[in-house]
Amino acid sequence: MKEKNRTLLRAADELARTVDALAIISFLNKDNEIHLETPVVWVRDIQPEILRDHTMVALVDYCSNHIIDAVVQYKILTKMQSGTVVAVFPYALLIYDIEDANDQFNIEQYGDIADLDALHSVLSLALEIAREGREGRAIGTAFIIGEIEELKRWSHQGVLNPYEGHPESVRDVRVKENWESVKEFAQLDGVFLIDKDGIIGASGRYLDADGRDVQLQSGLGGRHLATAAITKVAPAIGITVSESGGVVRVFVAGTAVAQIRTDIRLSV
Ligand SMILES: Nc1ncnc2c1ncn2[C@@H]1O[C@H](COP(=O)(O)OP(=O)(O)OP(=O)(O)O)[C@@H](O)[C@H]1O
Repeated sequence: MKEKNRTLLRAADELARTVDALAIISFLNKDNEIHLETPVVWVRDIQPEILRDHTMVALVDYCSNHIIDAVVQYKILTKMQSGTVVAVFPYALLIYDIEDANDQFNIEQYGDIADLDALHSVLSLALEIAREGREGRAIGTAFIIGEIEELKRWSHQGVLNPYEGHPESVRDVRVKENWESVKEFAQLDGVFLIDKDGIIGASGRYLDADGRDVQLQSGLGGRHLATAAITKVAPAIGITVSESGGVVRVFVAGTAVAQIRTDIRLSV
């Protein structure tokens, strides 16, 4: 198995160099000893071996779905917007243009609502929270990004705001050192309000926007409804982490514009 995988990875490396790919996205077991010229992103936590007895059609279907899910995360984590990657599966090599994942989700579209760096940071942080949880248990939360005073009009403080009175430097979500405290406060009831530049205004905030005419996929509850609702009444982006299921969703203008699986994990 190891030798077969290495043959595939070497072939992927050659192909990647031919098409000038940004990276190889590998769905094979991580191999720390192989040295390739192209950077490799290892995707963990899926089980492609379950495909062994499937038909060619099922295999292609599986590979294309997984590459889209992986590329959506790859773009969030690397901030790459265009270029080619080569995906390696146990039975297939695939050349994929990362712009093709834009149909799924394209963060660049929302640069008028918030700073793109801030959006990238909040999404990366949301993915981490969804994957890691806290002290062994899953946590759910939401981040609402927009004009703070406007967002405050549609929400109220549920618990004391832990960010009150702190300097911007410790409230900046673009600074990774600040993520630890966000993860801590994500365990509180309520959501985070973040300004357009990525400065956290409040957490523990309860959303009051009326969700009655918001259409949501069935199974989603109060947190998702309230997040969708505030993005309908205010120019804002809502990013939810679901406690039940670990999915990260992005809401704009009252609808879910992206649904990101977090059982696929990338080590970039
Ligand atoms: N309007 C709201 N504003 C802020 N937080 C809310 C609001 N409604 C619910 N929540 C929070 O979401 C938590 C989960 O509620 P619920 O299960 O109804 O939501 P959900 O959308 O199904 O989310 P999850 O998938 O994370 O369970 C509640 O315990 C509460 O902390």
